[in-house]
Amino acid sequence: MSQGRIKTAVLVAGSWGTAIASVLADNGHEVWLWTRNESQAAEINASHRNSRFLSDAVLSPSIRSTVSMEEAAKDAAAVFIVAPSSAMREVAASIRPHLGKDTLVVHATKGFEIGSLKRMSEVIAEELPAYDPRRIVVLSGPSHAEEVIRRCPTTIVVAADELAAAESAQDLLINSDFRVYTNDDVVGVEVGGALKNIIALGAGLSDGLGFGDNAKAALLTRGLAEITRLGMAMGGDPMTFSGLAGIGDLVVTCTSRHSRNWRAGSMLAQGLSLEEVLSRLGMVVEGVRTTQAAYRLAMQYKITMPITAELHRVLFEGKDPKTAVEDLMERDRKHEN
Ligand SMILES: NC(=O)C1=CN([C@@H]2O[C@H](COP(=O)(O)OP(=O)(O)OC[C@H]3O[C@@H](n4cnc5c(N)ncnc54)[C@H](O)[C@@H]3O)[C@@H](O)[C@H]2O)C=CC1
Ligand SMILES: O=C(CO)COP(=O)(O)O
Repeated sequence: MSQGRIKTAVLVAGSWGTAIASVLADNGHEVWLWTRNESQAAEINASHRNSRFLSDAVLSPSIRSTVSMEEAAKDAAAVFIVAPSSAMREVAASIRPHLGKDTLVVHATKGFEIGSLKRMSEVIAEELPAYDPRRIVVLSGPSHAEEVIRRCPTTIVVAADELAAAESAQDLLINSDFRVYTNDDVVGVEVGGALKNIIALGAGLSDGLGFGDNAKAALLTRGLAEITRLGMAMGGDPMTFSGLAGIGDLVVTCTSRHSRNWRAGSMLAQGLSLEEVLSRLGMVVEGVRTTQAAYRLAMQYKITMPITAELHRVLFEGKDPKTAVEDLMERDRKHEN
C-alpha cells in the first residue's frame, strides 16, 4: 500500500543519512536532510553534493538540507535518525518538541550507548516518552552508503514490535534497487547490526597481518557464533542472525573495501595507533565503541566472546594483534556448538 508523497526528515547528513535521503528522494518523497553544519547544508543545497562524506555522488536536487531541526522535523510524516551511536541521545532529544503524534520514527544506527549499554531504540524511547515505543523502527542490513547512492542492488531489513510500523518504513523505502524486508525482532536486528562491526575490525586486522582466507572465514564463522550467543541472551531470535542483519551484514562489512571498520583494522595492523586510525578515517568507526560495550555486556550476561575479548585487549590494553590471534588459536579445545 503506497503512502503517496510525504514529508520526511533525515538526521544527520553523514554518509548513511545522505544515502537514505537519496532513496527517499528517488521514491518521490519530500526530503529534509538535517545537519548541524551550515557549510555542509549550503553545499548540499547549492551544488547537490556532500563532498566530505560521499565525494563522488551527485544528489537529487529535490533533497533540501537545513540546520533547523524545526524546519526538518515539523509536520514530517517520517523521521529517520541516522546519527552515530555516540550522538543518538542528543539528536533524539532535539526532535522531541517537533515530533507529531503520528510521525513514524526510524533509526539506522549500529551501536550501543556506551555508558548505559542500551540499544538505540531504548535510547530513543527514553528521549521521546510520548511516542509509542512499539512503533520505533530499526533499519539494518548489508548496505554500504557508497553503493546505495549509486543505486547498486541492495537488501535491508526494517524491524519494529508493531509490524504495521515496519511495513510503513518498508513502503517508504522499497524500490527496484533497494529491497526492504520486514521483521519483528527489534533486539536481534539491533544487536546483529552492532556486533558485526567488532568482527569487521578483527577481519581488517587479520587481512592486514596477512593471515589469509582461512583465518578470515574462521573469524566470520566463530564471530557469528558469539554474536548469536549474546544476541539470544539479550532476547533476540536466533533466526535473525542468519538473516540480513546477521550474516548478511557480517559478510559485507568483513569483505568490502568500503567498510570503515575493516579499514580501521587493517590500518591498526600496519602499526598505527587507534587515535591515528580514527583521525585519518575521519568518519565514524562504530566497532571501537561497540567492542567496549560488548565486552561489558558479555560479562553482564555471562557469555563467552573470545574474539571480542581479544579485540578489547588489542584496542584498549595495548596487546599485540599477532599474540591475540595466537592466544585465540591456543584456547582450550572445544566442541563446535
Ligand atoms: N556508512 C554506511 O555505509 C552505513 C552506516 N551505518 C550506520 O549509520 C550511523 C552513522 O554512520 P555514517 O553516516 O556512516 O557516519 P559518518 O561518519 O559518515 O557521518 C556521521 C555524521 O554525524 C555527524 N554528527 C556527529 N555527532 C553529531 C552530533 N552530536 N549531532 C549532530 N550530528 C553529529 C557528523 O558531523 C557526520 O556528519 C552509524 O551508526 C553507522 O554504523 C549503517 C549502515 C551503513
Ligand atoms: O554497516 C555498514 C554496512 O552495512 C557500514 O559498515 P562500516 O561502518 O564498517 O563502513
